[in-house]
Amino acid sequence: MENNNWKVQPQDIFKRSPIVPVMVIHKIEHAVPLAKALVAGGISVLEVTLRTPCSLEAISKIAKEVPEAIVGAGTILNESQLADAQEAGAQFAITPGATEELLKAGIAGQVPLIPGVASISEVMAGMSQGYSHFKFFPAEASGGVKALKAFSGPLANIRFCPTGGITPSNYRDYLALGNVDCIGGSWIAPTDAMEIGDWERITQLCKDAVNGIKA
Ligand SMILES: O=C(O)C(=O)C[C@H](O)[C@H](O)COP(=O)(O)O
Repeated sequence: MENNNWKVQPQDIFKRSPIVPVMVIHKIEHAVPLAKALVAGGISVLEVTLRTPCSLEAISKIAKEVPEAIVGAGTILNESQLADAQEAGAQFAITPGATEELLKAGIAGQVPLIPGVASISEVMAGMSQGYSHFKFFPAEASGGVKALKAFSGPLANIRFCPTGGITPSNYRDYLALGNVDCIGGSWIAPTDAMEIGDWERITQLCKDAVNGIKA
């Protein structure tokens, strides 16, 4: 089902990059080099968490200066953060969990909202508002691959982006599932590499992860 308010559809985002880096940007000067390093490594859907004071500015800068990427806002907890993210230029919004208020605001918003869910009931609450694409969070702690396999029976047309506890050693297991298009993870944008400006290491982490899917 398409949402006509949304400038892009969540399926376009889910299908565009199998790996979505979860970015925690502490210094605004890191935003653009980090985004460029990720894009150079073959990853073009980026989630900037709203966990740091410069996160909205980071989204604006990436949206303007790295047009090859689609940049979204993560850690959206309420309607006002959703509005701020849209204003900053976020092209999608992604949340760790969902409230009815947020689900309603997301449907009426201009960019796709990917609600966080950890149970079938939460998926059903989202479905009742028109959602079909969800973040499964925290993936490993909420049953991981086994839970998603179980979800695929009753929730036949629902797509997931598992995030939380995804690592280079388990991401392929998630991507092999029929109801998963992409996974999210922070390992691909490590803070220590950002701090010393080691953008090459970040590009290499992306390349390794992308090549690992094909292998
Ligand atoms: O901030 C948010 O919106 C979140 O939902 C949390 C992040 O997606 C996870 O913390 C990433 O998990 P790791 O890859 O295990 O570090």
